[in-house]
Amino acid sequence: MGAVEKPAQAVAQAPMVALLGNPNCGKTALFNRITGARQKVANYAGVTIERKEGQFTSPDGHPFRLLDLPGAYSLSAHTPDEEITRDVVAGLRAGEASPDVVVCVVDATNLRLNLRLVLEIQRLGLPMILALNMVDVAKKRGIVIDADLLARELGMTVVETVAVQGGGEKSLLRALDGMWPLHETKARPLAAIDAVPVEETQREVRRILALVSNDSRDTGNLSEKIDDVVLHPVLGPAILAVLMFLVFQAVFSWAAVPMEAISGGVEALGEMVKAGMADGVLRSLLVDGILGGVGSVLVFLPQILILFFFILVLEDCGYLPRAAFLLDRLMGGVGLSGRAFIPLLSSFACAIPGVMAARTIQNPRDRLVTIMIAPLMTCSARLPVYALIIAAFIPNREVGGFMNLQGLVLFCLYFAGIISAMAVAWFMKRTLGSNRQQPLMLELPSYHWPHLRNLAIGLWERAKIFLSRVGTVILTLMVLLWFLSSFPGAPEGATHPPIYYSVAGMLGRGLEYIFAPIGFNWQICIALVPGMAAREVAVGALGTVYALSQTGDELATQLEPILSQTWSMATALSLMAWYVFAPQCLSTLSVVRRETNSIRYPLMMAGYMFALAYVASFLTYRIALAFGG
Ligand SMILES: Nc1nc2c(ncn2[C@@H]2O[C@H](COP(=O)(O)OP(=O)(O)OP(=O)(O)O)[C@@H](O)[C@H]2O)c(=O)[nH]1
Ligand SMILES: [Mg+2]
Repeated sequence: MGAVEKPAQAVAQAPMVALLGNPNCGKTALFNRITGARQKVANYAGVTIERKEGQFTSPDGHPFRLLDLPGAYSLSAHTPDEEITRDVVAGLRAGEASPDVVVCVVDATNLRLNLRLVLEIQRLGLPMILALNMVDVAKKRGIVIDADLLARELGMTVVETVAVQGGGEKSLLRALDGMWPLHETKARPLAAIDAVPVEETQREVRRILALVSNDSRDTGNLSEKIDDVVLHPVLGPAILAVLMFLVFQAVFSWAAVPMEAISGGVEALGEMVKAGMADGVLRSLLVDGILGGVGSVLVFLPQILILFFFILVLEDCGYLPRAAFLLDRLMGGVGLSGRAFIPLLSSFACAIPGVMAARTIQNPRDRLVTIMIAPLMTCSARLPVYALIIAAFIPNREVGGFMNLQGLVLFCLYFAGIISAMAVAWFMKRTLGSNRQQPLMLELPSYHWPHLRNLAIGLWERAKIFLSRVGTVILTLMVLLWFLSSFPGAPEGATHPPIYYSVAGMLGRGLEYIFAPIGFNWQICIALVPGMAAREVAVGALGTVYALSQTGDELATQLEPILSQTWSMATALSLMAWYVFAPQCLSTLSVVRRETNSIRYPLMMAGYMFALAYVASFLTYRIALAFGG
């Protein structure tokens, strides 16, 4: 057992085994099971978009390296992620030989579609093993495959695997041991594949299938029955809307208790520090800077996990591509392909994986538009900001008997992001010149119950990302901000709290000239600046800024009441509008630069988003003021 991405020298000599196969056949699940890694597994095509390396020791004690690759339908790559796979197996990547063994993973319930790639890869002439994965599902559906006969027909070892069950990988490991010692083989050129016409390959697939499988064309199975309802033209969109709505309701109602526990803990800790330390610079740094700042971000962990719990369940049971299918018409209306759905959905976690997932889009223009609008999807770093302002300004009451008003407002904010993304896409498509609408080619995987292990891994990874951000970027920025906000101290006879005269205070007051028209005070302006590095920091920054703005001795770990007393409703709404649009995270811009290979697009992105944010906040603020906010 080993981990992902260990230093390469230690195992450089170990033979390289590459997992290859169609999308969604279980390569990553197998990779995780064998190496103990925790890469993302989900029930739709195009989850893995990069090459990932791990290592393991076989039952006989031989060391191996294992490669997980993006799924591909064929070696004649159509999308940037398929190119990665093709280049790796063909040994076309700089400084990397072709793999020593190719393990071709196929979905046993879908051999008809999967065998074509197997035949193509075989032409590369590399040592090969076929892993008939998902045999558990195949058995349940009454699909019988004669593995021995298949092995004879293909002329390679065939093993049955169940990637999601403990021990389901054993047969594969034994087969790898059986190949030891391995001799270096060079892949034949890709031209060997293109030399054979597709029709001939298809004919061969049909011939083999007829021999080895009972060809149970399982019609009328459960997935199709569910799809009759879920993809129904009227019921389908209604179900999708209700689902989304329920998720946002849950984010608020389920999170209340754990959030109180965390903020209670932070507060108690603050009291302890206050009681145990004399008043002074260090105490202020600990209480106002670290606890006030970091604590106010930490509180949002439960909400983030609840949101992800739902996204993970929907991902793992196979609902996501259905949602893409339902939204394809809508997205087609603005000139986006349904393919853009999954990158855009990933952007709800963070725009960075979203921008990268756009690699699965074949058309370069579609890909670019998707990248450009991905940051408009509400990333999870924005959730703390929204949640804080909502909790402070939106009353927690029922509307219409069943809806929670806070949940409703959150839903609207997410919706505003989506609608504006669609509008921007429409506009960009018009200016870039539109092209022929491409039909959505999306595989609809069978539904299955979410695997607990996948959910647990997903939530754990999310929590880890969040906590490590809190512990690194956020903590650092909070400490830095505390310094900038504390020095130089207040002059003689000062009428304002010391932060007003500090470096940060001066910066905030300078920025206030620009932001006053949209209702931001100097404290908010200070918080906007570190929020550029990571959005959640804005919340922590407000925590610190207001903690230091408190005259008197009260502890300011409770940010909400301070905000509701000092901001007008118009300011609160304006700040939420700002966060729907403003480009606040530099790492997203740098990934856009990398993925588009140009500085032009990140600049364009920052420009259009700032402009949108300013206009939206201005309108929100003025309208709210007019209504007496
Ligand atoms: N029942 C069952 N489910 C499986 C098995 N292997 C994988 N799955 C499920 O199939 C889905 C796809 O698995 P992944 O490992 O993400 O597939 P992948 O081949 O890496 O997909 P891409 O990265 O998109 O190419 C997930 O929901 C897994 O839980 C299996 O042997 N049996
Ligand atoms: Mg994968």
